[in-house]
Amino acid sequence: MRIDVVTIFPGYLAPLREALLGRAVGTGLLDIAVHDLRDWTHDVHQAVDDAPYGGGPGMVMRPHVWGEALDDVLAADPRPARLVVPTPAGRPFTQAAAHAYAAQERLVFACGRYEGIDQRVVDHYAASMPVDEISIGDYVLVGGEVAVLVVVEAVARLLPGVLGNPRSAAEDSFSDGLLEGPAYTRPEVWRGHAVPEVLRSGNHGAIARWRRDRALERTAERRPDLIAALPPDALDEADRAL
Ligand SMILES: COC(=O)c1cc2cc(CO)sc2[nH]1
Repeated sequence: MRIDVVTIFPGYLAPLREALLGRAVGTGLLDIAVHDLRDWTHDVHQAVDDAPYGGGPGMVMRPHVWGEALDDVLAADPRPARLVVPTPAGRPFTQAAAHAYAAQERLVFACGRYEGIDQRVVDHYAASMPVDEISIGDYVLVGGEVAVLVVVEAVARLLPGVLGNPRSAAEDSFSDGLLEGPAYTRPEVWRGHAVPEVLRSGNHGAIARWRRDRALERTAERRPDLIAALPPDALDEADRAL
């Protein structure tokens, strides 16, 4: 997979070169290119924003700079691409979306700043390619860069070979619609807190049941919306008895 990121703060994307993602880039599983939007400005001030039509606070990112940048970035690789634009007004980014993105050959991220990017940029490219305006949560960041870090990590970890242990991607939170339950490791007792007995019993059936019960309890307590969204056949008799 190839990922391009266009931003006025390329340094914000440096974490993509670290650790797990850094190794994926190094082994060729993932190809990441970060581009400075200001490279496509032609004025001495390298202006990328201007006052909003209709008035209002803040500034809006100018369409012509984005158009030149995205035209060049898209032309640099023949693979079909999906344009992803993080914005507080976007559709929620979910684990399902991460799986859908992981199946793409190429993702191009446009990082907005200020009050966002002139809407005509999204409208223009949407006529010739898939364009997603996405949000990573119900809060507002200062720009799209942090959202890109979140999305790239969520997607890259699903790519075969990126994670050391492929099972963990299949068994992580949300894969069965529930939150992960608590996890423990050595020592057996830490500051007077003992690891739940069942986990040391070697009884795999009881362990699986205990883990399912903890996941259901935690999900019901923290994310009742996920319980409500479960398909009718998702809960068995033992689940319902909880
Ligand atoms: C959860 O927040 C986001 O995903 C988010 C993306 C962007 C882009 C901004 C500048 O246009 S502010 C902002 N917030």
